[in-house]
Amino acid sequence: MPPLLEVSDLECRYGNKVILESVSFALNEGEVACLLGPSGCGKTTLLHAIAGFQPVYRGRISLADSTISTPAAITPPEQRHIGVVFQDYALFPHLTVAQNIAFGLKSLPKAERESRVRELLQLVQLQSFAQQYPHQLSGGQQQRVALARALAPRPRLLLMDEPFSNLDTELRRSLAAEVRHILREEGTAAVIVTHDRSEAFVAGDKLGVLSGGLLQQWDTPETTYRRPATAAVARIVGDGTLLEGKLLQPDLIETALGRVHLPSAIEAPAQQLQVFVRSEDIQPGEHADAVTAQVVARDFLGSDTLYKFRLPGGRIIEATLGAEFQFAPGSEVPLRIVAPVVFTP
Ligand SMILES: Nc1ncnc2c1ncn2[C@@H]1O[C@H](COP(=O)(O)OP(=O)(O)OP(=O)(O)O)[C@@H](O)[C@H]1O
Repeated sequence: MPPLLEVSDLECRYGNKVILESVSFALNEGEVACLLGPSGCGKTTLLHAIAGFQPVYRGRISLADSTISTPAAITPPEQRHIGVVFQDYALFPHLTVAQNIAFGLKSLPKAERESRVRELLQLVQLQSFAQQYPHQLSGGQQQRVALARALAPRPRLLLMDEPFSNLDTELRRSLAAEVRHILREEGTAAVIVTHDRSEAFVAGDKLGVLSGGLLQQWDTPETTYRRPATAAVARIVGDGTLLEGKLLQPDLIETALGRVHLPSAIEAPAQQLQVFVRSEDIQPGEHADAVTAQVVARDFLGSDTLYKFRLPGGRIIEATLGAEFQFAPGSEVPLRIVAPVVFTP
């Protein structure tokens, strides 16, 4: 089956400023993708290009086999059958929850319209709020109404721009999981912009990582976390430290945090490499590959403790250790890397 959404070699500019370059990816029917990246990297610009609000300078966007954007021709947003949910919900304050959801269903006969509204109220679990007004709802409830309103006309694709950013951390994560469930139930494909990696991990079948105007990786969240394509991706999807590495043998690297044995030899080996070490992939304990580091600070986080260690060369690194490890500031601890991510130049 051809992909639902296909973005090919897309370039977007504001004036002469290139915002996105060579962006290509495909989204299948029913898939949810999250776009993750630092502030200003072009996430909203990409979403607006898909929605039809943003012209494209080069490349092509296709939806269900029709080309909807090229530099020469652009299908207007209202003809794309794409739903959009904004950060600020943008509900109509003078309409009830049920009327908000029914807003895009004016062309349907009354009975069908009412049945679709009931179905959506149930899907977002707001049946008892049908006659309330938006100001009588919490932020999370308002966002669920906005989602129901956007899904009501059965769009081919739903775009959500930072949909959870006005909510507190706890609610954000649970709503991200709920939105994924709702989209699955409806079978609606979606692209969700976020700058919160845990939201992206929870909500997305696919994760697109943008940085420096480029789509650095388009993959499942798990693969992106385990095998980041670039050092920029590694930093965006997880906390850690980038260390210089020297290749001693095709499968052995020396770093300031000890030696690292690789599961397989590096092809076309270069002498100098970069090794990204996540804070949870540092293991204390005597070992031939370990170096002795000094505890400079510790912060109790609940189930884990975040330690700052000074390595023999003076570099400070962070390690997240479980409750079985208790080290006092000033003490010396042998440390080694257990799951490195290696980047060749
Ligand atoms: N109308 C505009 N005119 C000129 N430059 C713009 C315009 N809108 C956005 N930009 C620039 O384009 C770049 C990308 O902006 P965009 O809003 O797409 O980023 P973002 O990744 O969504 O950021 P954030 O996470 O902060 O919302 C930024 O450098 C921004 O300053």
